[in-house]
Amino acid sequence: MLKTELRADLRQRRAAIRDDERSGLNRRLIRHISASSLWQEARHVGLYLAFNREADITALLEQSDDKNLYLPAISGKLMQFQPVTSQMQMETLSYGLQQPVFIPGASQPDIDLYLMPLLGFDGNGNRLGMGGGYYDRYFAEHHAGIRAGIAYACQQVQQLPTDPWDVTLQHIFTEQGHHEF
Ligand SMILES: Nc1nc2c(c(=O)[nH]1)N(C=O)[C@@H](CNc1ccc(C(=O)N[C@@H](CCC(=O)O)C(=O)O)cc1)CN2
Ligand SMILES: Nc1ncnc2c1ncn2[C@@H]1O[C@H](COP(=O)(O)OP(=O)(O)OP(=O)(O)O)[C@@H](O)[C@H]1O
Repeated sequence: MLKTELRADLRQRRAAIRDDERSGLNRRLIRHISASSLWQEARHVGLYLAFNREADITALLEQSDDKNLYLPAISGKLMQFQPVTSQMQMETLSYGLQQPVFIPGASQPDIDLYLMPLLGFDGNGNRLGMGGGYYDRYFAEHHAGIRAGIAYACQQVQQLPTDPWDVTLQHIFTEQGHHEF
């Protein structure tokens, strides 16, 4: 199946989760993340603010006194990570995605763990995003740091089609647990 067809199918799967079920899945997912040595040992963590019914790990922002957290901001084809602080300026993009205001030329932190949103993943660590190519382009420039995908288990497919630029996941967290590829 082509990536565009798969995206439509995977969006539907994610949307089919009932709202009353969703909060329980998010809680289980967060428990698996915070119990992992990956999370406990990380000091600089890039995460995301869920939108469009993505797996929501925003509650981790409250469980990270010992860490520096970073959120992605996009502008044009670029993506950068910015530190989470009480003074950070936020903006909402047209489709409802919240992000820190993009700062051209901002120096980039050395992040040691990335918790990445996705639409789909497979058993080989391939990841399918929304199609913007933002994470793929970002990781083409930033090689350090562990890449972990965050998803509901229903977002797993047998085999994703891959392109040469696709960056693979080293770990995946779902409400069912944690897997290292
Ligand atoms: N929560 C979250 N933050 C994230 C990402 C993500 O996937 N999830 N990104 C990962 O890349 C970046 C934002 N990437 C984006 C990639 C594509 C579109 C996009 O195609 N938007 C459509 C509407 C999408 C929809 O409504 O489903 C549009 O502009 O028309 C938006 C953001 C950075 N922050
Ligand atoms: N390293 C790269 N250099 C140049 N262009 C790239 C690179 N990575 C991805 N792209 C471009 O981004 C577009 C989207 O890629 P793809 O469909 O794999 O996105 P995705 O992985 O679903 O999105 P995202 O990474 O934002 O979650 C591709 O058409 C490709 O041209």
